[in-house]
Amino acid sequence: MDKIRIGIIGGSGLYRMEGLENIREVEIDTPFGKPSDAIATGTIEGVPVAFLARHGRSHSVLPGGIPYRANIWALKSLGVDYLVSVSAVGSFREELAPRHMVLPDQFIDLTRHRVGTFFGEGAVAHVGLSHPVCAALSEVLGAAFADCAFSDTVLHRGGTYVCIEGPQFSTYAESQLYRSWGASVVGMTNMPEARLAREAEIAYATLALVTDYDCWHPGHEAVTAEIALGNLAHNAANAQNLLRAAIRRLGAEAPLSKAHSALAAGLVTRPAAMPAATREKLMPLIAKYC
Ligand SMILES: CSC[C@H]1O[C@H](OP(=O)(O)O)[C@H](O)[C@@H]1O
Ligand SMILES: Nc1ncnc2[nH]cnc12
Repeated sequence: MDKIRIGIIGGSGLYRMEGLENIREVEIDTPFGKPSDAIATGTIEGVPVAFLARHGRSHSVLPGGIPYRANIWALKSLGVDYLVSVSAVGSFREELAPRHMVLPDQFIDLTRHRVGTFFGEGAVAHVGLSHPVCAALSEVLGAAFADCAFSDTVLHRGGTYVCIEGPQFSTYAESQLYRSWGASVVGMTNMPEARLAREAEIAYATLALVTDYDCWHPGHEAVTAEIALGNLAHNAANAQNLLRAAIRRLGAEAPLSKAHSALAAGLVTRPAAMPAATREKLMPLIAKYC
């Protein structure tokens, strides 16, 4: 199969990639289990793309139950080295209003029950995560937003995404706490996704779609799934247009990313010193260091 360099993970409300042509659905079994769903591969204006619905196409997988390692491993095995995550988020700031878009550049990981690494079992790596979002990829998303000239949404660049375990939304006290930290938005899925993408040397950026003001805002009722998905439905067409513009740009520009060499300074155990079974499991990630 041809190398597919661009991957899209669609979150809540974004279960397929519009405009995808020459579609082939691929079921990939990974050493870390099955991905959330079949991956739809195809082309957008001739550019190869892989699309995966994070919660499954029928939205049947909880944030804490997402097979994050299988998802990233499967995308990596197809050749993906740019990954755009589309995610519904609650907002902690008045100016980040429902139906706006945000390009977060930082994460605070408050998840508790998720495996956050591919390594272990005789293989050690410590990749840098100081800048978990690829600035070059995020820049492409920003430029794609400008290409689209939307009249009904606004893009905010930068901000910190707090990742909670869920599946419940936050308490009022938690929401106030995260606001006091200066965080911008909240969601339940971008960690450990971003960590694993970095270990897999995949450039990662999030297109966050604001759906609500969580539960801190005196003028808005506390978030419910119904409110979040209702607002997302209004922004889904814009998100699809933006993604197509970004894919067009990525196909032409393929920007350099530090993420693409994250293991060069991060891989501690030489592949030759790893147990054979571990080396085999990690092969799509470490092949170039073998
Ligand atoms: C349906 S609202 C809560 C749900 O939406 C977000 O998912 P995703 O990041 O995949 O768009 C949030 O993290 C929760 O999983
Ligand atoms: N307020 C919120 N908290 C967590 N995840 C969300 N996804 C959408 N809105 C959210």
